[in-house]
Amino acid sequence: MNVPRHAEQALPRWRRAVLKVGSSLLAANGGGLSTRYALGLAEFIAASHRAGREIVLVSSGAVAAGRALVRAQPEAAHGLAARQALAALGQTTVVALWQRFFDRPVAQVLLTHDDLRNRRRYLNARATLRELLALGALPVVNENDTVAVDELKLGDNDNLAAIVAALVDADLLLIASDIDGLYSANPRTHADAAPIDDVAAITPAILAMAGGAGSGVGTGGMHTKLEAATKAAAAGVETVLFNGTDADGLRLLAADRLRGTRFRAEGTRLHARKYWLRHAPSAGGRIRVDAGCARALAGGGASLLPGGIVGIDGDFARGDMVEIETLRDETWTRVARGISQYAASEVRRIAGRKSHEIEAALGYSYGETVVHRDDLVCLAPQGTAA
Ligand SMILES: Nc1ncnc2c1ncn2[C@@H]1O[C@H](COP(=O)(O)OP(=O)(O)O)[C@@H](O)[C@H]1O
Ligand SMILES: N[C@@H](CCC(=O)OP(=O)(O)O)C(=O)O
Repeated sequence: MNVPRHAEQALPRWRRAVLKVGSSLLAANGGGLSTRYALGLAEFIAASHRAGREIVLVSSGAVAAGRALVRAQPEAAHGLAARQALAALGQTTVVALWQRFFDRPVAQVLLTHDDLRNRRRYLNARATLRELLALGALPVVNENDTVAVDELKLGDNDNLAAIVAALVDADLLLIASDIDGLYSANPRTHADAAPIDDVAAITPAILAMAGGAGSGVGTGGMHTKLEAATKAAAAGVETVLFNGTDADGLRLLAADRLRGTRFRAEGTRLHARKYWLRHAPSAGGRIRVDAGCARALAGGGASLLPGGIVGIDGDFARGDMVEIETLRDETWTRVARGISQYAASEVRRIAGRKSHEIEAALGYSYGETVVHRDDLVCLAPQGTAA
């Protein structure tokens, strides 16, 4: 492959990133997992940690590792159940591979699409990942291939990484592959392919550039990377695509320089989240708050605590969108909306209490806030979005 290289450019500023590492890097020789490229990536992660940054690693490689473990039984490698068994066999190798590079603990997080569509499990996954980062651990995420059938599947780890980036509110999605970045066509089959350094928007013309996987072990090729970048952009997260086999490129990356492709976001993360919060369908439940609480919410930056709640109306589950109302001129008036950490029956039991009393009242706690400020949007007095 003899095509021009991407130009060097500044990496967008970031503090928390999701780094996706594909099978093409971890099982580059087509066999089991190797440290050959993982080492350079681990050095980049360690340098990021030293700089006070946080990384969630989305690592593929379970199927390739499992296949190497049962090499003597090639017939075991075909069909969906066989693939799932290979992933289960190989997943311990994936986590062990990463753990050997770090003093800090490595945590295994396996997710399916279903987990992220279900509001309760979405909140649980988010809380767990945030907690792992707060503990200084390195979360290593992969698709839960054991239970992933078509309707549950995210399909590939590029898309999973984009969803995780939105889930953990990352500043940046870093996709490491076995190629420098996006080209105008697959450079393995088109000698005249030109490097694309900066993508302002993923248009049909950009999508048409993508071909399939280059290696026998990679699954998505460029197509799923563009899908992932599209998802991340809609959530206000920029994506960069770079070559994980290029040791110099990885050192550059640690110095905030990129030789690869940068995909711009559609707006800021805050804007994307607030837009979603304003427009996401509500379950029809209402939480009623006193005037002091309503003022605190309107001031911005406050979470809804149980102490300010005076009542609820309707039913909702943990993770549902709820309307937040206060009494104005003897009418319950909507002042905000957001995602409730507690179900209606639970809010009823903790309303008016102090946050530290939640555990005693319920016997468990999902945290001190009923609606966290990150999940809350205030509305203008007349009910139009502020
Ligand atoms: N337009 C393109 N630009 C760059 N790479 C492309 C393009 N179209 C297809 N590819 C292929 O995508 C491959 C990377 O995807 P894949 O093999 O699935 O890797 P991973 O395991 O990292 O997800 C590259 O090796 C390349 O052959
Ligand atoms: N969950 C699978 C990975 C699927 C996948 O997306 O692979 P890749 O395209 O190499 O990132 C595994 O660990 O083998």
